[in-house]
Amino acid sequence: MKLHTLLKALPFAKVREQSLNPEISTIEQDTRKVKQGTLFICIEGSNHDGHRFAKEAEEKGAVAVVARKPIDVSVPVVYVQDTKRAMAILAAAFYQYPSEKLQIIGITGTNGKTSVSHMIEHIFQANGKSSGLIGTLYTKYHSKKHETKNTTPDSITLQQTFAEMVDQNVEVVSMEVSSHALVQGRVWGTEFDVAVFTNLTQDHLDYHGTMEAYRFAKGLLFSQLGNSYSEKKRKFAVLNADDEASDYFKMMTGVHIFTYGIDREADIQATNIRFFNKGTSFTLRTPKGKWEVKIPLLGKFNVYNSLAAISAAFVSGLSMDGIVRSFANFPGVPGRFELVDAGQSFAVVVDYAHTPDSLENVLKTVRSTAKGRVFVVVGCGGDRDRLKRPIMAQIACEYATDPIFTSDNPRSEDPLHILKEMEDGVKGAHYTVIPDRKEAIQWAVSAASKDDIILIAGKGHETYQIIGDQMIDFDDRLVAKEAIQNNL
Ligand SMILES: CC(=O)N[C@H]1[C@@H](OP(=O)(O)OP(=O)(O)OC[C@H]2O[C@@H](n3ccc(=O)[nH]c3=O)[C@H](O)[C@@H]2O)O[C@H](CO)[C@@H](O)[C@@H]1O[C@H](C)C(=O)N[C@@H](C)C(=O)N[C@H](CCC(=O)O)C(=O)O
Ligand SMILES: Nc1ncnc2c1ncn2[C@@H]1O[C@H](COP(=O)(O)OP(=O)(O)OP(=O)(O)O)[C@@H](O)[C@H]1O
Ligand SMILES: N[C@H](CCC[C@H](N)C(=O)O)C(=O)O
Ligand SMILES: [Mg+2]
Repeated sequence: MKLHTLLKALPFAKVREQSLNPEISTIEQDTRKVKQGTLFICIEGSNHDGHRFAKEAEEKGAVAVVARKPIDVSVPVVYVQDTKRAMAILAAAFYQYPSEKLQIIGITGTNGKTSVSHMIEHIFQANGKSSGLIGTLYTKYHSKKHETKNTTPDSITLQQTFAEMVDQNVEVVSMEVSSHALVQGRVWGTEFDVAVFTNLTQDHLDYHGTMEAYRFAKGLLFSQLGNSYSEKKRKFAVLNADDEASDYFKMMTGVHIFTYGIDREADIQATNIRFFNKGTSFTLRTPKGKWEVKIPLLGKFNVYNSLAAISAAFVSGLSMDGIVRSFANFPGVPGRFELVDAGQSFAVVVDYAHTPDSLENVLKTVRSTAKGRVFVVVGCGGDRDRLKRPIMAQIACEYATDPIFTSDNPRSEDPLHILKEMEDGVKGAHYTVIPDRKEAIQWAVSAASKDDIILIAGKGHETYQIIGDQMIDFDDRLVAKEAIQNNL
């Protein structure tokens, strides 16, 4: 596409070197990805000012640059007031507005986004629709997985991914939308059809500052749903009736509202919930009648997740019979309540709980099934919300008989300092501190016996540990398996 054709999307931009009209082969915001023919966009981020990389981009083959302030390059420069907004607009235009050609379901909330997005993808697939997934674990379509850097990709990567999905005849996209992405405009230019809210509890206060600002960030997904009731563009906000933040999100959008819940009256409601060893059953009350639902997952929180997924599929037009039937063979999600079985006499569960609320939920579930002791191996990530550390430690001590505090991803922080901040929340309680995560897991495995349960929390599917600026191989599931085998 020629630069001037692309720039029709930015009617008020000022272009230096108007006479040049290079062919644009790709758009990038990161010099590490620039190649011949790139339009490079300078972004002022939290670590770097992208304007400082403009020269390097030119040397690597950029044929034009989008900037907010003067830069010293000889290729055409497109001056705009807000390069991040320009990036989203240009990305959507360059890839020919792919989100308009897809049915897009966005999921936001503190916990459950990855779980719900997998359920939605599974339901559509099982009901004969070609569905794709974008989230923490990967981008996936046609059973092929592609690595992702962020839960929600930057606007260029996102629009490019949508375009690939359109090319590959994907019909429905189930995607996680993080609060960071909403604040940073990564989903500007994405036309969502359905926005789903799971829940709002404490996390990411390092980034958002207050719970109000965090809630506002999540609310942007609902305010960005558009303002049309036309049948072709009918939009839905799927809200959790049992979470009071839903009342706030209702005020942020004019679209149709569909609610789900357990405790409060809602459009669809789970009643008569029964928990078994390997799954959960409930009666689903809907506007179209009642259904018996069986999910191969444990915990009340997974009833909420399944209600969110059922609602999204239902408002998108799938039949309730088809939706309910598809849950029977839902395969679960890597690192979410994943059992490690190496022939041991006790249960080992690896789970991605890394917030106070998720840890409490998963520990309650573990405790309700445990006949013996409950071990929890848990740490808190470095360079992330510090306020959640003492609370997570308190929860570990409240619900587990044997809490073991260890390291998660310390990143640039001193692991012992993070542990100290956890311990500040549990003065006088009974717990063990083993800073090395592998040793902590080995210790729990050697101390557990028949009927006990070990919960290894916080890292779930992660296959690495970030210590300083090093990324070392580390997979809780493999470390646990090896420890069990060495102990048999
Ligand atoms: C704090 C934060 O959110 N940072 C995100 C942000 O980066 P940034 O704008 O601050 O980037 P920066 O490093 O200051 O660089 C500024 C500009 O210079 C460019 N640059 C930089 C270096 C270089 O050599 N060349 C170059 O061109 C960069 O590409 C960028 O355009 O924008 C980037 C592109 O979208 C993101 O990848 C990056 O996520 C970082 C890696 C991150 O860790 N983010 C986490 C906190 C996050 O976003 N998490 C949520 C999930 C949270 C949850 O729900 O649990 C997520 O969606 O992943
Ligand atoms: N609805 C829920 N309410 C509370 N906790 C939940 C819920 N669903 C899942 N969890 C817990 O939270 C953990 C993370 O779940 P999941 O990965 O689905 O959330 P997420 O919102 O995608 O997280 P992230 O923001 O890190 O991507 C799970 O391992 C489980 O312990
Ligand atoms: N998306 C979350 C993941 C946290 C996972 C946990 N293992 C940690 O490193 O804190 C974040 O980046 O805050
Ligand atoms: Mg996720």
